[in-house]
Amino acid sequence: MAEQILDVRDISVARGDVPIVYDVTLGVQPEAVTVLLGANGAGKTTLLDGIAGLAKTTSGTIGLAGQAIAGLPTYRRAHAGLGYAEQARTVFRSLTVEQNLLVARTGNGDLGTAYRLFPELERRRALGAGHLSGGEQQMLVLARALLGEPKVLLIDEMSLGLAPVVVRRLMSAVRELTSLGIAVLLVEQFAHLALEIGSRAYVLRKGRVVFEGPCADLAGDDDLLKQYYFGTAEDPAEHDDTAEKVAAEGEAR
Ligand SMILES: Nc1ncnc2c1ncn2[C@@H]1O[C@H](COP(=O)(O)OP(=O)(O)OP(=O)(O)O)[C@@H](O)[C@H]1O
Repeated sequence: MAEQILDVRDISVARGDVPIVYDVTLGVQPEAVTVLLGANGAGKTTLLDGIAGLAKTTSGTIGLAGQAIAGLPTYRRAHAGLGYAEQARTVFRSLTVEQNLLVARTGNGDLGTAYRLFPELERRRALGAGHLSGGEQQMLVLARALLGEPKVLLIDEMSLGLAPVVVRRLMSAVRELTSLGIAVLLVEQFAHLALEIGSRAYVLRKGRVVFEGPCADLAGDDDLLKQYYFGTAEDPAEHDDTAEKVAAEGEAR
């Protein structure tokens, strides 16, 4: 496998004293999108929180561009180059779009780059961010993350509540992030769209990696995906709407 810019080895993550993620090994390659999939409750957010230092890792190592970061507080992981667009992350609604970007800028972060990626935001630069649509707010979240100049960006379910056409737009922006030199670890319920832009995929079930391989191996195969999400025989007690979402998304394509 190619060199990895984010090298997660055997990490276990707990919420309080409750173990949620077990012995996960995962690699993110430079300038590529790595996709992390799994049913609701599989532990995806917990894993990202563990990598970012927002949840307690009880074992394992995390390397970011060769630097060991597992023992560092969250802000130092950010300084080392780890960006995190958290699930349901919001913008400063009372500030304008441009003020939101200025507040997020570190070092040499260039607003021009953010506006080239999202011309929608440039057109609304003087507008209060609270007046943006849901999709535009998510663009602003990504643009703010970009201005933190991350080497690796963790993105957690940016499509929550958005229409598929908007999600497609966001996905193409995520792909462009990689051409700016940013590696992405993408958690996404719209699995097909994520697999279209990703190179490598991982599927998490009950806190463990049950699939690792090229996105192409999962793309277009709903049955295989469901099998990895739920196991060969789905346990009705664990049922959630993810399978329907995968199927509905397939039909909508
Ligand atoms: N703060 C917490 N304290 C205790 N348990 C938690 C906490 N947060 C999440 N959990 C539990 O951890 C498990 C994994 O949740 P997590 O949010 O990481 O999953 P996920 O794969 O991101 O799911 P979703 O797609 O619903 O966000 C779930 O069973 C959840 O109930």
